[in-house]
Formats: sequence, structure tokens, C-alpha cells
Amino acid sequence: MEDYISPYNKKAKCNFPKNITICDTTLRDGEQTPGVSLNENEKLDIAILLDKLKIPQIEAGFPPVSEKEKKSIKNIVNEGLNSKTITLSRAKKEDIDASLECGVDGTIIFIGTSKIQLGCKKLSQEEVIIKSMDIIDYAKEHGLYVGFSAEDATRTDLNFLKKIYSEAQERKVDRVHIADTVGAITPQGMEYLVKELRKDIKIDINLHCHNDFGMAQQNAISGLLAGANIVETTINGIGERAGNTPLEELVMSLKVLYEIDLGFNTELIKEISETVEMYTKIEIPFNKPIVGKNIFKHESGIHVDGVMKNPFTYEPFSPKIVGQERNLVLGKHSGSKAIKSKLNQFGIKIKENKIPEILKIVKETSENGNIINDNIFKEIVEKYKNI
Ligand SMILES: CC(=O)SCCNC(=O)CCNC(=O)[C@H](O)C(C)(C)COP(=O)(O)OP(=O)(O)OC[C@H]1O[C@@H](n2cnc3c(N)ncnc32)[C@H](O)[C@@H]1OP(=O)(O)O
Ligand SMILES: O=C(O)CCC(=O)C(=O)O
Repeated sequence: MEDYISPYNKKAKCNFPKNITICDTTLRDGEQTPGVSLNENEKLDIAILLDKLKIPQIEAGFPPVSEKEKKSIKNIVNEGLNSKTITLSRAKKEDIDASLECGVDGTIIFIGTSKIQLGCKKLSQEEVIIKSMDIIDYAKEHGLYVGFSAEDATRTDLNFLKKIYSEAQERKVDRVHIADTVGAITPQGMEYLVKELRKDIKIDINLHCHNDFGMAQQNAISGLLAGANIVETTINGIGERAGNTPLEELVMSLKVLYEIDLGFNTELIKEISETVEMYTKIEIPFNKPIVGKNIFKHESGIHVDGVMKNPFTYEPFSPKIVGQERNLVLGKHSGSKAIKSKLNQFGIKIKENKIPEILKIVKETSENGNIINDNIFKEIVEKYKNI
């Protein structure tokens, strides 16, 4: 792997924690994408694929949403997956009861802690502490794995944040969440915040990063380097507004760029990405890192020539690793090697001196706004076959 990535990565000191893990929230925050509503079967299919991928924790849903939501969560629990199942809960006993009814392993209790959230909910800092600690105790007494999420943590007063997380730690929560609810922190801000919190917080720290400024993945990596050890992700990065840290981008950046292999079956990534695309009807952008249709597609002649000689000239890792395939296409930017390769692919014999003419037609066809698929290419070369 290391020949294909920059040697300078290793020169930079990267002290990741040893126990990094992923909790995938495609079925909860991902489903909160406006317009998305996954049915029971769809949720189960996605959960099964996440399990096959070996994702350790699946946030299966938010039980108070509806009876159908509860049923979907129960179905996932009943499937007996290896992945642990968790839910989201408000600081309300009825939400904990709903999670218990679903039979999940754990729940994340969230409550707004920033000034803007407190003002909107008309709660003081003390009231928020009392309310959340009561519910944490209740959930723990009932045997749940419990996470405590300070919603809007990244815009919350640091002393208050330390106080509420410390209280939660004393109540024996299993982890605290730094929720960057509106994607308002920078990677440097995240580093500072995690380091500050690590002075007091010794349990797992989970990062829930939103992508409003395209920083979700960087913020997650920065938080891990500063001492957090769990990241919440979604397939294709779906979720509220600009979405969450994309599972595929984080896992592959850790695996390829930082050489931290979390042991996932990454060759299933493309399949799960397409499944989520199909069920949510949220189309994957063609240039979406890792899973986009263009990620291993090459048209430019110099690139096609290079890739045919050695794929790593223009690819940082092999498409197979994520279940993708390499695709060489023809167009305005093609060169003669691409034409020859296509002719070889179809077993068509053409005289060498005709290649420049064919290339010229390919370029003109593309410049006239046409996609050159295999059939159009075969039509173009037809008349040269017997010359
Ligand atoms: C940052 C996040 O992603 S948080 C998760 C967001 N996800 C969702 O909202 C999931 C979909 N939501 C729903 O189906 C509905 O909103 C429900 C079923 C959860 C609640 O519906 P309703 O009871 O009708 O309440 P509604 O949505 O109108 O308002 C939210 C209520 O929850 C309260 N609330 C919000 N967060 C919390 C919390 N962490 N703990 C306790 N109460 C909370 C609000 O103050 C408000 O209460 P109010 O009615 O006393 O003013
Ligand atoms: O931290 C979490 O897992 C829940 C909070 C959340 O979804 C958010 O603040 O965006």
C-alpha cells in the first residue's frame, strides 16, 4: 500500500488512539435527510450490510418517531447481528422505555447544551444537568449501554461542557459524544476541544460531525488524533443538511492514507453505497470520493496510457478494495492508446495508420456533445475494418 501514497504522511507524527471504532448512524441521522423514509425491509437490508461490513455499532433509529420505526428497530435486533444496536433518546424516561421495548444494546441520550439550545428550550445549565443525569441513571439501571451526547457541544461553554461530561462520567455512562450539530468547528478547534476534554474525561469520546462546511471528515480525523476514539458515520455521508462524516471516506482514509486498518470488509463498500442510494433515492455525486462513478474512470489520453502501464500512476488504491471497477472511456480527451485498447477489447483489427483518423472522429463526436459508448465506437470503426 505504502508505495502508492505520499511518503510524507509517515513523516508527520500521527498519534491515533489504539481503540478506534465506528458507530454508523445511516439509519438514524442518515434517515433524517429531508424526504427520506426507509421502510422496515430497507432498514434491515442496510443493517445486514453494515454487519457484513463488520461495523461494530449500528444506530438503528429513534424509537419515539413512530410505531413503524420501533418495529424496524426490533426487526434489526431480532436479526441477531454481530454489530451492537443502539438508538437515540431524548432526556425523557419514555424514550428510554421505548428503547428498552425495542431490545437494543444501548442508547445515546442527547440534550442541547449551548446557549442557543438552552435559550430555545428555556432550561438553565443546572436544569439540563439534573434532567440528563436522571435519565442516564434510569437507562443505566435498566442495563443499557449508555452514551451521553451534548447536542451542539462545539458551541457550548467549555466549563459547562467539562462539568456535564464529568457528571455523566461519574454516573458511569459508557461514552460521551461531541456533537458538532451544525458543523461549526474547524479541525484545529476540534483538536483543542478534545485535548481540553481529555484532561477530565477518561471514558470513550465519540465524534458526531456534520458537514456544513465540508469539514466533517477532517474534524473526525483531527478529533481522533487529539484523543477521541469513536466516530459516527453515515453511508454516502447522508444526514441532516450537508450530512455527516461519510463512512466510506473515513474508513478508506484511515486504511490507505494513515495505514490504520479497522478490519472492515471494505470490498462491500460500493454495494452498500448503491443500496443506500437506491433506498433513499439520494443520488451519489459522480465525483464522490471512494464510491462515485468517476472515481476509477479515466478518459484523458495521458491518464489512460499511464493506467494501462501501471494503474497507480493515476489511482491511489485499487478499485477492488472497495468493490469498484476501473473503467476506461473514450471522448474529447482520448489518445491513440485508448483507441487501441478498445479495439483489442472488442477483438477488432484495424490498420495502425487508421488509428489517428479514428481518434479524430472520436474527439469530434465527443465535442459535438455525444457520449461515446461501446456501440457508438463500434459504429465509428466499422468502415475501417476492411481497409
Ligand atoms: C440533532 C438531532 O439530530 S436531534 C434528533 C432529531 N430527530 C428527530 O427529530 C426525529 C424525528 N422527530 C419526530 O418524529 C418528532 O419530532 C418526535 C416524535 C421526536 C417528537 O414530536 P413532538 O412530541 O410532537 O415534538 P416536536 O417535534 O414538535 O418538538 C420537539 C420537543 O422535544 C423537546 N426536546 C428536544 N430535544 C430534547 C431532548 N434532548 N430532551 C428532551 N426533550 C427534547 C423540545 O423541547 C420539544 O418539546 P416541547 O413540545 O415541550 O416544546
Ligand atoms: O451525538 C449524537 O449522536 C446525536 C446528536 C446529533 O445527532 C447532532 O447533534 O447532530
